[in-house]
Amino acid sequence: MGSVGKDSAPEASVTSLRLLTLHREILVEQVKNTQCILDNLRINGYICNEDIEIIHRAATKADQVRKILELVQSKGEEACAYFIHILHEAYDAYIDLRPWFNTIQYMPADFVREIPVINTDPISKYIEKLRQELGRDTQFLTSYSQQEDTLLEELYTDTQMEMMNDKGESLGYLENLDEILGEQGVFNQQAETIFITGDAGVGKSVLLQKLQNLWSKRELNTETKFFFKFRCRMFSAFKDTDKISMKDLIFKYNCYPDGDPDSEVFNYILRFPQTVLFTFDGYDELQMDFDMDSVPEVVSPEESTHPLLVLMNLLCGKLLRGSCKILTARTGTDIQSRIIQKKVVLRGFSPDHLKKYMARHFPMQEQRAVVSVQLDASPHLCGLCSIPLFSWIIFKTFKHLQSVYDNFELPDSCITLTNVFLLLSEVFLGRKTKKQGLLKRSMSCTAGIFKAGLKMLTAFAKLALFGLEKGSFIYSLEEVMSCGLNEEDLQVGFLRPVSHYDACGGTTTFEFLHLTLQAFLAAFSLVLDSYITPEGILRFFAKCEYNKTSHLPCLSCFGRSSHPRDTDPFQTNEHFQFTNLFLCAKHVAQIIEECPHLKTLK
Ligand SMILES: Nc1ncnc2c1ncn2[C@@H]1O[C@H](COP(=O)(O)OP(=O)(O)OP(=O)(O)O)[C@@H](O)[C@H]1O
Repeated sequence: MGSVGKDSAPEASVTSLRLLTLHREILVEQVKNTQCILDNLRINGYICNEDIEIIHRAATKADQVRKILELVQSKGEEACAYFIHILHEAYDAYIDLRPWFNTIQYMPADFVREIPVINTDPISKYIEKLRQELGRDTQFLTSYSQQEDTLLEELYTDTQMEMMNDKGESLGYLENLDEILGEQGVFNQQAETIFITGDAGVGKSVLLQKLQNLWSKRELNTETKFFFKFRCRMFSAFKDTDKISMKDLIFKYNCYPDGDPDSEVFNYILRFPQTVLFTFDGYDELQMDFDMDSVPEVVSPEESTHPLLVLMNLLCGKLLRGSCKILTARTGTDIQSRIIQKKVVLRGFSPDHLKKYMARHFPMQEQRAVVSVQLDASPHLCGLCSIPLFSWIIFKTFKHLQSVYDNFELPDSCITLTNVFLLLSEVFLGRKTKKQGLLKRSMSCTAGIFKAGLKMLTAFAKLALFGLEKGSFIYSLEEVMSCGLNEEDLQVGFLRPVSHYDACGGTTTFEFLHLTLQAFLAAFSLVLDSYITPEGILRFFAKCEYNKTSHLPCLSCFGRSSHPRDTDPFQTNEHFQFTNLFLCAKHVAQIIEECPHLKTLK
């Protein structure tokens, strides 16, 4: 027989049957989902299909619950005990009964514990679906080439996460990822957005990916039940006339609840916003014309408005107040401080992190020692490697080039990003030319590879410049092809497919592996194309005000310090600045002579 309550509890000796009579009112009032109860009672033989039919004939939910209570009570103590157990185990479906369970100090009898409860309520099913989808989407790190996806788990390495207060003073370093969501470093209790910032390639997106992946495996220490991820730039892809409600935005760009005719999932989200976590990646990629102060208020979660307004109202806490938001952006991006609850600055790999990361790339001790010696010999290279993106490129190219040339060594002089991207291009082009057998053995040297791959490189460079000029970083297949590339070229590695949720329609679209690579190739195009005049090149410098200070991570390579600054020297068109800097690295002498305001570069 099931017993409910413990010795000291007021209900200690009360049977389950009696408990249902005593608390009938609260149960009728609080039990909203009858399907989960009926499913479990039927599966375990306490009721039959005919019983279910009768219950379904009741006009209202409350009447259905009354009928179920009568039915299980007529079946005896065991059925009543199991009924209560279902309410207890299907946690989210009967969340309103938690205080009741505390009141009765619920302790299931042993026999009841052994009967399984399948959670068929839409909320639990939706949470499970979210976890599965997020787990699947975040399993791999976008890689070097499309054939070579790497498991996130195999390559992810911690980076330095520094907390800052609102005045930009350091509050120390976070020790683990759970602490991002914790109380440490919170300087504005009214705000709800955790702001993560850092230089290009420092690992902001990968950090979010790791958080999402941990959550999908229930390994993130949080009460969060719903995790919705967005990339900010998808909000710029909507037309001015597009409208969407918060509800549709969440479900359409993550996943839909199945079998939820009464909108239980969304109602739950509205009732318990503190169980929702959003991540918005790349605020710097957002193109918008209005400022946050004048954002029209959208208070209704079902009201349709422009998607950008939904985003802004979420970030401000005007919509779904109480939910947690993590927003990432590159260093220097202007965000209103009143919406920031705490600020974490990513500082890249420490020397110890770099060692761990190296060990993941080079598991063989011998190989690792060779790379280590080369890194130790070149402080510039080491400095560059503190940015995960660049260390990834350097290690990958090193591995590849070492397999091609005997005793390949990384350049030991002051290595620049230009060197790094040239190495990467060499690897990508080498792969294609090798595949086509275009290179004779004697030609498989750097010059030979570039010569054989020039047509393809020129095409990618043209595409990069085309995108930069039109301010778009996502390409359709037609745009890719119009620059002289074919489908096979897509496999080389310069481009990667964009995830399906980027609001760009149904067909596959592409982006460059990284914005800095696109900027490099655009600079390459300007230099390669004999039809582009010096004036054409200078146009790029006019696109943005160059500020004397800069936050670029690679500036040590350009002879500048890389300490963070208060101001954003690049405003919103950082990609142009990257292109300019690549151009400067090659043409600084000529260009400075022709353009007086660039003398500040000296
Ligand atoms: N913690 C990490 N562990 C291992 N690799 C990492 C890590 N962080 C970043 N990387 C590598 O660096 C690359 C760039 O990282 P990511 O895209 O997260 O940078 P980001 O800061 O978001 O850059 P951006 O501001 O340009 O969007 C990743 O594709 C990955 O290869």
